[in-house]
Amino acid sequence: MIAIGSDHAGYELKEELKKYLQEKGLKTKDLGTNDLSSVDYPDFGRKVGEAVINDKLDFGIVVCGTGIGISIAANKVKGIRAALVYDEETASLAKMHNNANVIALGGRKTSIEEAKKIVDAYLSSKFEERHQKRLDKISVYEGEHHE
Ligand SMILES: O=C[C@H](O)[C@H](O)[C@H](O)COP(=O)(O)O
Repeated sequence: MIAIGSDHAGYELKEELKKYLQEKGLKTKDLGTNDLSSVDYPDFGRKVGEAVINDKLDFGIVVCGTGIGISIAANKVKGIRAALVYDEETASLAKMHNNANVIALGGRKTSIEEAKKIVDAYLSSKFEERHQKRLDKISVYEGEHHE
């Protein structure tokens, strides 16, 4: 199950990605927003982050105008490693090196077609265990240990 959420600026891309994931047979949990009216990205970054941790979901996708604000917000949830990804390579590396459990996209910066490729790159990449000790340092710093 993939948690997905956005503010108004990411709403259209969020909807498109949700459809795309469902077409691939993947289950999504949509945490809003549900239309184009102006909302605050921290509320949705937090909701997605908390769903990933508390409901033990596979990962999350967050979208705001740039992807910056909502990634900052998601990263405040303990155990979240949210990565702002802007091409296929950064999406792959976010998984391979950082085991990112949330990826953030910019609805005003990344096209729908590019965003689909970015999500595919993340989905098809595998975490490389040699990086675990670095993630452990982040967990220790955060005050608790996550796998
Ligand atoms: O990092 C923040 C996001 O890009 C927001 O989506 C953006 O700041 C929203 O801007 P506005 O309220 O002007 O639509």
